[in-house]
Amino acid sequence: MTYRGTTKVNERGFIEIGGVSTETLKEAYGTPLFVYDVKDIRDRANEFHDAFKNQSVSYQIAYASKAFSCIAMIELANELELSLDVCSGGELYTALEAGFPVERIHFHGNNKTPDELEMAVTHKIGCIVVDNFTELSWLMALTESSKQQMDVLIRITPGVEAHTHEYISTGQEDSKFGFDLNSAQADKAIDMITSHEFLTLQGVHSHIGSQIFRAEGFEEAVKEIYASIEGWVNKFDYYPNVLNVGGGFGIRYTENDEPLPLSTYIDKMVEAAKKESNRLNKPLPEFWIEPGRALVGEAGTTLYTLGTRKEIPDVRTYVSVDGGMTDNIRPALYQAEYSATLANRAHAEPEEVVSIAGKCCESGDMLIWDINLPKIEQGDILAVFSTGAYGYSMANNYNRILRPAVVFVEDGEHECVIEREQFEDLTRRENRYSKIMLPEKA
Ligand SMILES: Cc1ncc(COP(=O)(O)O)c(C=O)c1O
Ligand SMILES: N[C@@H](CCCC[NH3+])C(=O)O
Repeated sequence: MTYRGTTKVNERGFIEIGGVSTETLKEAYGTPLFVYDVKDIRDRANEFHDAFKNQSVSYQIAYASKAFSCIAMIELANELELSLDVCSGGELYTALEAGFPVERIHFHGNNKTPDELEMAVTHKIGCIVVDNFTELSWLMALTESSKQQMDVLIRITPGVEAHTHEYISTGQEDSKFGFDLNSAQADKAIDMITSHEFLTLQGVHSHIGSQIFRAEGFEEAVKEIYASIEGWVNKFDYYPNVLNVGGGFGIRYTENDEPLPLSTYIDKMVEAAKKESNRLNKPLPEFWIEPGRALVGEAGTTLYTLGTRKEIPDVRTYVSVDGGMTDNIRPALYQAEYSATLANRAHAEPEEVVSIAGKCCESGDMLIWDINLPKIEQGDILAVFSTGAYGYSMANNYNRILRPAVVFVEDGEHECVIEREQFEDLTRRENRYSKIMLPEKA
């Protein structure tokens, strides 16, 4: 197996990440445990920066914090000179708590509530990516009553089908996100915003989907957006300052995934945009992207302890871990596939094919089907790779299972950035119901 980033096998046969052995991590924090290789996140951010610098364009890389948000991660994003995409009051709150510079925060979402919009306006964040007419009318009223200026982008659906799971594909016409191009909704929105006293239309946004391995979809989206821009130039004399093409850059979950170098996506998109701008005899707008998975996905590894075993002769052997769809719902939701290794005997030869089950009361709670592993013993540590995006952030308490701890590792050191949930956390916000009348004890 080829390991990612700083992950390697140490002299005792244990997987180590960031110079810290998984043996140490299990002892210090228990399992399940999310481990982030911080250097890998730094390297990925720098790869994006370098790609843009090579193209000599003005740009912003907004980390899509939905992929994994917590104070430490947001602080790291700030240190790495990223901007930040938030898409709920909770993500915005976390960014504010982390002290992220408000002017680099961009607010997304197909149903931002009036309260969330007010929060964004009050904190004077960088921009709001307006998604629909309802939101636009709320935002207009809000900025009028507070007499506050707000920069906006409009999100459009370019009608491009990304080749990915349909649940994570968003650029197609039939989508809940953004203004439709074909029915001239985007034109109407532009007209409304550009003629509004307190809103400034900085540009246009599109996001075609997630876990995309081909640059063509992005190039196609750029062309579609420019076809619309041409119309806006002619109709309203409007040309955007900002072109935001969203995120969605694919990563390696298993050996079957072959992601493109990040620079390939950037080069292709920027070149397509340069060509289109030249065609219209206009300057290239500032180029924005919003990667989530590509920044943090492969940096994350989940450590589990292997527990029970069920052998069904001539059918399958199930081995269960102490987590499952509560810390990684992606296999159940998108049939996502992962690779894994026995972290405490990483050099041992594969000997048996087993399927890794979670501990929830759901047959669909499977993490990996039919994986070849060394002979498993109870108590072995299983390391599941590339769990850094949409793992912890989609974690839940089904079956009242506790959310794992999250640890950052770097240069041989480890720090807990999210504590493991405790049983008390489960009932902390609960009240007894006052109308309960317990039967008298005999
Ligand atoms: C608007 C928007 N931007 C950025 C992202 C980040 O996507 P990814 O994590 O695939 O880069 C998403 C999620 O798909 C999104 O909906
Ligand atoms: N949560 C999804 C991606 C959706 C991204 C947000 N639009 C995943 O795990 O792949």
